[in-house]
Amino acid sequence: MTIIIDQPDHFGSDVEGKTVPIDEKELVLDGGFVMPHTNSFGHTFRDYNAESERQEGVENFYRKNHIYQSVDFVKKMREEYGKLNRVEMSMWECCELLNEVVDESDPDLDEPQIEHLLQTAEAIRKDYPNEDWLHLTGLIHDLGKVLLLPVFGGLPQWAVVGDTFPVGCRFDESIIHHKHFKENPDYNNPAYNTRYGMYSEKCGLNNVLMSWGHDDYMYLVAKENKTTLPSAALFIIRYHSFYALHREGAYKHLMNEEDFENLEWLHIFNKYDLYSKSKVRIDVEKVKPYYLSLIEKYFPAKLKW
Ligand SMILES: O[C@H]1[C@H](O)[C@@H](O)[C@H](O)[C@@H](O)[C@H]1O
Ligand SMILES: [Fe+2]
Ligand SMILES: [Fe+2]
Repeated sequence: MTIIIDQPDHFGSDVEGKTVPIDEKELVLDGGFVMPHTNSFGHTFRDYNAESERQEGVENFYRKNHIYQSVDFVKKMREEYGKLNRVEMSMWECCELLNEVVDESDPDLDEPQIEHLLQTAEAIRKDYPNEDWLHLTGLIHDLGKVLLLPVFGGLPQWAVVGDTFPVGCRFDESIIHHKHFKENPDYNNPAYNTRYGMYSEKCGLNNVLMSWGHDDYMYLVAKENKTTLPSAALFIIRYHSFYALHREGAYKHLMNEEDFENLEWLHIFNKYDLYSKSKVRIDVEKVKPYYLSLIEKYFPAKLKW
């Protein structure tokens, strides 16, 4: 059953709960979502070189991420976490768990993660009121960050968050802080450091090993728990951090036809994932019934994690 509640409007509330109009001079997308020019720190989005309180931490994060994400590491993690034998809980319980999580890779956001999930989902709902599957995709796309919590093995940040990229073939120059790959064991391995590496032309992203993190984990959770979400939703969840592909256009030689179709939805999704990050708070209790109804439509009541 889908409960219909008021559509979100052009007003938000600030951190103290006051209602504030969203600046109409900002860029307005399709159905009214306002795309701001700068993040809450006053910089353009995804500026990894801007001097800010987050810059140094973010670069340290990527140094480790690029050194340790290798073919062997990814295979080990996929096998281990593919068992889904750690926790049983509902999708909403997981959203609440995410409140404990801080993401050290993100130059644009220092709000609790649940705010980001709801901001993304609500911004999509405003412009695509009929695509309920896309609203739910917004809500759950980052839930894999629970891997940082002790019950999930308390993985380090470099193994959970940040942009993702294929392992087993050359690391593309467009990946942020690319220079740190030089210390990755795969960097000098001739089996893994060519354009195709261990892959072949148009083999399909499904056959490509991605660096391990919240995207691939959440994809496994959704798929193994037999979600009825469409394949575009699974694609978005799995590749939303793959900026080298969806922003820079790298690695297209590995994509098949279905990947190209799904990529169009990922481009749409990305605008909301990135530009909805702000200090404008969503009233969780007000929107919760709507999202619970979507969860009920697309997922079993309890999932294996
Ligand atoms: O810092 C961010 C954040 O961790 C996001 O959740 C992820 O999807 C992005 O790609 C990453 O760069
Ligand atoms: Fe993410
Ligand atoms: Fe996100």
